[in-house]
Amino acid sequence: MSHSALPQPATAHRSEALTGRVRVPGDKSISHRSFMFGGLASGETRITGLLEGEDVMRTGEAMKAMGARIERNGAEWVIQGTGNGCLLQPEAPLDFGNAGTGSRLTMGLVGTYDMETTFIGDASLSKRPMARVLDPLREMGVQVVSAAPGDRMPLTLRGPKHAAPITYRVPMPSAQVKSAVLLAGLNTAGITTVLEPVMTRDHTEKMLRGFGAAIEVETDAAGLRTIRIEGEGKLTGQVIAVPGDPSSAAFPLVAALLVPGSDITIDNVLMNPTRTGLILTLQEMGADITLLNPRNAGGEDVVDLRVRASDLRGVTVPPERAPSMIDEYPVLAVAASFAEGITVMEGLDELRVKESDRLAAVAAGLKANNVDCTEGEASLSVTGCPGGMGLGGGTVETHLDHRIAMAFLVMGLAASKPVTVDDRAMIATSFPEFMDLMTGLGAVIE
Ligand SMILES: O=C(O)C1=C[C@@H](OP(=O)(O)O)[C@@H](O)[C@H](O)C1
Ligand SMILES: C=C(OP(=O)(O)O)C(=O)O
Repeated sequence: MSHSALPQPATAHRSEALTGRVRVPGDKSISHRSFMFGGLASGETRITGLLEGEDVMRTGEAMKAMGARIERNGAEWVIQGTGNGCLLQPEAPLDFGNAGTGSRLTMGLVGTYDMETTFIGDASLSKRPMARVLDPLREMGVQVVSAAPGDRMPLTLRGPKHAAPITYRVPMPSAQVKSAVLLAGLNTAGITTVLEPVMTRDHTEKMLRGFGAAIEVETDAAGLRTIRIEGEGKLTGQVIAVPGDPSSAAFPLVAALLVPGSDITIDNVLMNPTRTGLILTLQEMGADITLLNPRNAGGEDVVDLRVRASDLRGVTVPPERAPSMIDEYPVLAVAASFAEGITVMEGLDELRVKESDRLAAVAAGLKANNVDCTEGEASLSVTGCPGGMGLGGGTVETHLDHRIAMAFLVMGLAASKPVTVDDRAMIATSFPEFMDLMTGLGAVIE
């Protein structure tokens, strides 16, 4: 799991038509939560389709360090949970590697336990803001024993004897913050309430209900969501089939749109409405994407996506759509680089605090590959070059960010000159099969 000090560059070359039928790995958000809630529940949880990426494996290790038993048995992951309220104090720091979701949700999960827990991570994670989770936890009585300047990791939490339930209005659109407060509420007597003015992915709410938590959601006329969770309830182990990750599907999908003559199908992709902003945007740009076999699997909408190469045109992506495609902007910016006209993306504040400053990293990568773009405080506009003539030829700095690496490798498949990324190693955090899957479709990446 450790990354060698030596970077591993990769170069993508203009490719012939991509064809084939593929499955992408399981959804990262659901996979993290499956390990966490399974590890916390009473009894057995069985998971198929889990994303076996490094981020999720770190969450599994953390749950094991706090008493859960987690084993892979063929295609299934089998968990014997500790029972809500019964997590054990870990003997060593919990190392979350590159994972924002794993670390922030776990801070909520353990924060209200009467124990001490230390969180560490890689250079990228150690730069990311944790105050957004620590602030509500402090209100609940959690003590931040130590933290790096600016409330960053490494940090140590000490839980109170009796945590206080709070009502917390989430100040930025973040499913991680919402989830951390709800999970802290699981081990807090009384009702913890989260007010969410802008809806973000709802996997925590849906899955906690599935595990038997007493959780209620109301949405008012203005769209404000009120989520109430009653603490100290019983969670019971579940059987979970994790659908394919739309945020991973985004890469072969955009590649197939851009490489002339392509026609691919991506099977079993999650279509939760809080995750479909990229598909909507690409369809507005003229993308030929067909949603086949719509079905419901374990409470989630799932489809097979047929994608054919398309001539795209620039659009303006409204800021309110950002939460439903927050991880997809790097690859959307690549699609926009090949569209007729200008694509404007707004409301991108949160991109600045991901694995890298994604707004800056994308703009720098586009410029290095001759794409005309303008980076604003929280916006990006890209002037496309249909056919990709003159695009490429640059090396992109990935800043320990898997999505920057994958997005620019996609660019290289359609640009007239190759595109190099300085390090492919982080791709394994969310999509270990990426290289094999892409080359299997006909992509030339070395
Ligand atoms: O809750 C989650 O599973 C996630 C929430 C999002 O982060 P924010 O909550 O920081 O927006 C997203 O970027 C991340 O990949 C996964
Ligand atoms: C932002 C992401 O993940 P995390 O916050 O979990 O590191 C991502 O996967 O794009």
